[in-house]
Amino acid sequence: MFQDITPLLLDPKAFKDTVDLFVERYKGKNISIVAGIEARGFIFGPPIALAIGAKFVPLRKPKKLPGKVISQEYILEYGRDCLEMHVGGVEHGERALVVDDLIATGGTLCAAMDLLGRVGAEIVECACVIELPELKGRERLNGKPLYVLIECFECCDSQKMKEENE
Ligand SMILES: O=P(O)(O)OC[C@H]1O[C@H](OP(=O)(O)OP(=O)(O)O)[C@H](O)[C@@H]1O
Ligand SMILES: Nc1ncnc2[nH]cnc12
Repeated sequence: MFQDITPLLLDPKAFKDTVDLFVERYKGKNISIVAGIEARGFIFGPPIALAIGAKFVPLRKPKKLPGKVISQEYILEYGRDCLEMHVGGVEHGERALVVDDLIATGGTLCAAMDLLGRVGAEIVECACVIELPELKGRERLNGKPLYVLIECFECCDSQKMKEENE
């Protein structure tokens, strides 16, 4: 039930087509920042950033980025996690796209948008390859637009997977 994007990466045409769909949507939209979420947002974010001529800003799990960072905690399906972003890479008023592989509950994308908002970036959209609509993550995005390529129904979230394996 885990929605694994690694088979997509083994098919160069499918991988390129995936990136190109995002590039077509975002080129010419005056986006200067693509923020990618560790870890799987680091796979799709950089090629999109390069193709649309934007900077790539990594949003990382705690204690991975050297230098001054701001942090944002968030709630996962169970437990908490945290994302960090370098201070200084984003200027007030810059237009940002947030990229990840998948939205489940939406907590991760919310934290990413909070970080960018705290330094004055304008969030244009969030972009993911896969959405798990049953987990209603889209509803947590405070009205910010979300663009996805695939809606995947009847998948388990990790809490359900854990329960089923017990
Ligand atoms: O919408 P949410 O409920 O917040 O879940 C979505 C997040 O979960 C996965 O990452 P994970 O936290 O498993 O980290 P990883 O990419 O480092 O494995 C996925 O890549 C998203 O970043
Ligand atoms: N079902 C799922 N598959 C892959 N990544 C996830 N992150 C949260 N739920 C997930």
